Amino acid sequence: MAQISFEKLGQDGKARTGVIHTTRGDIRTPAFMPVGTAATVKAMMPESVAATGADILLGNTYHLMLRPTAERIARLGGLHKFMNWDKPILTDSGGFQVMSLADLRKLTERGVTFKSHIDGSKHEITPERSMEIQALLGSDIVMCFDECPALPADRDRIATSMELSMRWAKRSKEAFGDRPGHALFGIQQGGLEQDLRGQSAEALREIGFDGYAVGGLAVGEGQEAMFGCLDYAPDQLPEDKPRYLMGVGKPDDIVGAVKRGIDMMDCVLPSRSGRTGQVFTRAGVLNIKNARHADDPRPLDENCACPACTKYSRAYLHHVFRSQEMISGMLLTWHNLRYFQDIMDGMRQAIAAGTFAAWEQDFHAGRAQGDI
Ligand SMILES: CNc1nc2cc3nc(NC)[nH]c3cc2c(=O)[nH]1
Ligand SMILES: [Zn+2]
Repeated sequence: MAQISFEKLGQDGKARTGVIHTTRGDIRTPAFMPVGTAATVKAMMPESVAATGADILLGNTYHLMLRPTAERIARLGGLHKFMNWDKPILTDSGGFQVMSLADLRKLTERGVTFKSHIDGSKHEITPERSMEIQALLGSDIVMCFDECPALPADRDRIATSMELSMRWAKRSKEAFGDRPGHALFGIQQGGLEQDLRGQSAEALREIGFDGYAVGGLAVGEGQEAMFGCLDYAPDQLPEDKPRYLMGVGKPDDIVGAVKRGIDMMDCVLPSRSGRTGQVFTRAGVLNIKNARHADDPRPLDENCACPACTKYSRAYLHHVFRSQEMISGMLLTWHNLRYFQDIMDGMRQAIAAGTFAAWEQDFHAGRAQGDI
């Protein structure tokens, strides 16, 4: 039985739209996944996350294994029950965050050992342990344990890392076993090297996964290099399975990725930046901290239906941000997440109607450069 099924509803150029059917519900694609790092999308109630239009959210293995531990979440009924989110959850496999957050990391063929950034305790993640943690959490979509090399890196380093990740992908698949109703996604590596990316795609196809992620990007290469890689990498992956670009991105990154055949994305940007006062709107980006908003009675974005835009003025949002009131993070996060979901909804409709090019032109036309 297929763990998940991907139903394509339309295509316009390379851009696709469809539905991923899972046992916990449908995911409309292209999909944006809010990041729920420590079993919460920061400053949001789960009901509010659902109200923004999100069909799925992402949980972080690294954070949850350290605190409160995957075993405790399993004892309490799993991550969905624990965080009161009954729709699909995708969990990452931990490797990327170990390399960016933990101390004293040691990487070997077996896996990664490290010291917790919270209390200095020693831990190890291997492909097998990562699969065990994600099974304890009970996520619907599980990610292979991989290694994401920091860019820039020379070709040899990229090749060696990619080959290790492919061996870990095989071990992940073997450890994942056969879990009806749960999907396992492979992660393509290979940096910005088209031939290495092709080798990685072939290795993953050989092992066989329910979906395929484009990994190793959004690590400082810049949008032009990322798009250059996305001009070929998604096409190297099976076209009948979901393609997930990890860690992306700004609104224009997201649009450019969907245009090149990506179906799913995740990024902390809308939630993290909301807490710093950065607001994404149809007209571009603004920072509510700026004094020029102090007397402005207008909404953040007059075309947005979120609570921040329908019930509050920029002046109010400026005030509560400056006063460091909790409602500031709540309203700005809600708005940013809603705006990101509205972009996805707009693209899904445009791809289905065959008007993606016009939609993309309109998307870019409305955006001023710099603060608005
Ligand atoms: C869990 N494995 C895994 N996560 C990732 C998360 C990322 N997040 C970004 N930018 C924010 N790039 C990423 C790449 C990977 C990647 O190559 N592998
Ligand atoms: Zn809004």
